[in-house]
Amino acid sequence: MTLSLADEALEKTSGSSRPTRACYVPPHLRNKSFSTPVSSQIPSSNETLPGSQLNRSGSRESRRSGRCRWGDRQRGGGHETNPFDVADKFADLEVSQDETGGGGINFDAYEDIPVETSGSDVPPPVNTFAEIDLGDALSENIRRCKYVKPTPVQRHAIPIAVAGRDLMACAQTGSGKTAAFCFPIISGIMRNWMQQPMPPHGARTACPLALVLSPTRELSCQIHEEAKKFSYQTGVRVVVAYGGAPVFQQLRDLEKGVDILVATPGRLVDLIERTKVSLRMIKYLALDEADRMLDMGFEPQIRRIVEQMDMPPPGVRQTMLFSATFPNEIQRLAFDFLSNYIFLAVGRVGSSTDLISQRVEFVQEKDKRSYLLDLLHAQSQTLTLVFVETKKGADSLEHWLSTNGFLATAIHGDKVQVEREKALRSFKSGHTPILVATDVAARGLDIPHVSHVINFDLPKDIDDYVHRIGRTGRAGKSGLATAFFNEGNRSIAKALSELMQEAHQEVPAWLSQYAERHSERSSFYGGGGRSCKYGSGRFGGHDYRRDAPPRGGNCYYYSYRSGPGGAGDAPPRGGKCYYNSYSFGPGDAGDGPYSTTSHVYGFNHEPVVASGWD
Ligand SMILES: Nc1ncnc2c1ncn2[C@@H]1O[C@H](COP(=O)(O)OP(=O)(O)OP(=O)(O)O)[C@@H](O)[C@H]1O
Repeated sequence: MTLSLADEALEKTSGSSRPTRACYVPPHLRNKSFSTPVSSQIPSSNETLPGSQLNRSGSRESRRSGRCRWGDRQRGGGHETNPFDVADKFADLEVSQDETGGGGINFDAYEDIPVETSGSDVPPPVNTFAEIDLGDALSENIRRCKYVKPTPVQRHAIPIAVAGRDLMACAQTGSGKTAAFCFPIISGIMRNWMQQPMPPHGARTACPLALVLSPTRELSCQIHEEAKKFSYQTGVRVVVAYGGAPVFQQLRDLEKGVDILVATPGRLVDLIERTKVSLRMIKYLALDEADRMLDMGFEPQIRRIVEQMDMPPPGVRQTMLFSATFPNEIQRLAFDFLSNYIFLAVGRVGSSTDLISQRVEFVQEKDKRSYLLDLLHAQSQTLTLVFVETKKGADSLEHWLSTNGFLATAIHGDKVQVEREKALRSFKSGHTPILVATDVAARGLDIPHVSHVINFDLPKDIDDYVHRIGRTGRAGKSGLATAFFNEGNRSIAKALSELMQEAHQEVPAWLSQYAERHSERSSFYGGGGRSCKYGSGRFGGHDYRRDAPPRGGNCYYYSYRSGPGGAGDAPPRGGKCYYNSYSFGPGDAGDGPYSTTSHVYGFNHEPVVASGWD
C-alpha cells in the first residue's frame, strides 16, 4: 500500500495512521471531457493520446493505477475555477481620475520612457501582443485580462524571452514585469510539450519545467494567482510553495502535477531536501525581486537551488532576473546564473515612476502621529498604506489608529501566515482601508486602488523607498507618496533628493541642504547617494559587461529612438562593442542620458551583507 506524499506529510503531522486513498477526483470532474484544447496538438482527455502525451495527460495512467503521480496532469481546463470572475468591491472607494477605465492602463504615461538594452543579437521589440505567437489559449487570457497593449517592459522582454534568451530586466514598479516573464514561460511550455521528457514512471518527486523564485510569501501567492490567470485553460499547471503554511496542502498540489512552481527559497530548499521536488527538468528559471532575496540573506539558499542541486546549468535552462532595482551585488548573481544574456533597463535603473507625486515633510518623531491623523482626515476614503520600520511599531500604530476611529489593520513578519493573509484581504477589499506595514509589504504586491503610501518611518535604503512607494501609481495610474523626514533620516537625504529630482518632483530646500551636508560628510568617508549604490554615473546600474570583457562572443550596445528626430543607430563605440538605447517619445537621439554616457559598474566579489528580514 502506497501513500501519496501529501498523505505521508499529513500522517506525520497528525501522527495518526490512516488508510491509503486513491487520488480524489471531485464529482464535477469525473467523466467529463475538457473544453478548449490548448492547441490542435493537445487533444482533450477523452481522446486517444499519442506517445508520451498519453503518459503526460495523466488521466489514463492515473485511472489504471488508481492514484496520482507527480507530473500527472489533466490537459485542457474546462473545470478550472474561472480566475477572471472577480467582483468589483471598490465601488465606494475613490479612484483616481486619470484611469482609462475598465482596469485599463494609461499608456501615455510610458510614452517617452527611455529603454536601454545591451547584449548580442537583441531581438527587436514589438508593439502588440499579436506580433508574438503566444498561442491561442494564452492570447485569449491576455484579452480576458484586458491587456490591450504590452507595457514597455513587455514590448522588449517578451520577444527576448520568447527567443530563448537569458535576460536581466529592470523596469519601474507597477509596469507589468510579472506578465513579462510569465507569458514566455507559459507559451514556451505549451509549445514544447511534446518534446518534454516525462518523469520516470511512478516517480514520486515533482519535476516542474519552470521555477519562479520570489522573496516573500505574499508575492509568491500573487505571482501564483497571476500565472494561474494567464494559464487558464492552457493545461499548464501552476503550484505555489512557501513557508509558514502547512506543507501537506502544497504537497497535494504538487502531487496533481506541476509545470510552473512559484516558491520562496526557504520552502523550496526544504522540499528539495525531502526529495519532494527535483529541478532536473527545469527549462525556465525566473527570479523576481532578485535583489531583495539577496538583501534578505537568501543568497546561500538561492545558490544551493540554482548551482548545487540538479538544475540544468546556464545555457541549458533559460534564466531571467526581474526587479525595479538592481544594486551592484546582483551583477555577481547575473554573472554566475545567466548565459549570454540581454540586459534590459526600462526607465532609469532604481528610479521611481513620475506617476507618483512624492512629498516629504519634516516631522519630529513625537509629532508623527498627529501629522498622520491630519493626513488621514484630509483625504476621502481611499486605500492607504502606512510603512513603519518595526513590527512592534506596526502593531502599536494600528492599535492607536483603531482607537482613534480609523479602520486599520497591520502586516509584519511576526504575524502568522493566516493573519498576514487576513490583513491583506481585509485591506484589499476595502474593509480596513488603512494597512500599517513593515517592509514585508514593500515589494511586488499589486493592490489595486492604493492611492496613498505614507512613509511614517523612512527606510534606511533608497531601494526600499522606491519599492514602498511603488505600491501606488501602478499600471499607468497616478498615486501619492508622503514621507516623514527628520534628523534620524539624514543618511537617506542625498539619495532621496536625487531620486525625487529624477522623477521631476519638487525637492524642499531643507532636504537639499540635508543632502548637501550629508554628501560632504559621506564623500569624506567614502560613502554616497544612489550613484554609489549603483556604481558611478547619473543613472547608476547598467550592464557591467559594458566595462568588462565579455565572457564569450561579441558584445553589442545599440541606440535607437522611435520618436520624431530619432537618429537610429548610434555609432559603434570602438572595437566590437556597441551600445543600445531606445526612447519612444519625441526628442533627439544622442542627448538622452542613455545614449552616450559611459559608466563604470562596480563589479566586485565582496561578500554581500544581508540585512535580515522580519
Ligand atoms: N499590458 C498590460 N495592460 C494592462 N494592465 C497591465 C498590463 N501588464 C500588466 N498590467 C497590470 O499592471 C499591474 C502591475 O503589474 P505587475 O504587478 O506585474 O508590475 P511589476 O512591474 O511587477 O511591479 P513591482 O515592481 O511592484 O513588482 C497589474 O495589476 C497588472 O495586471
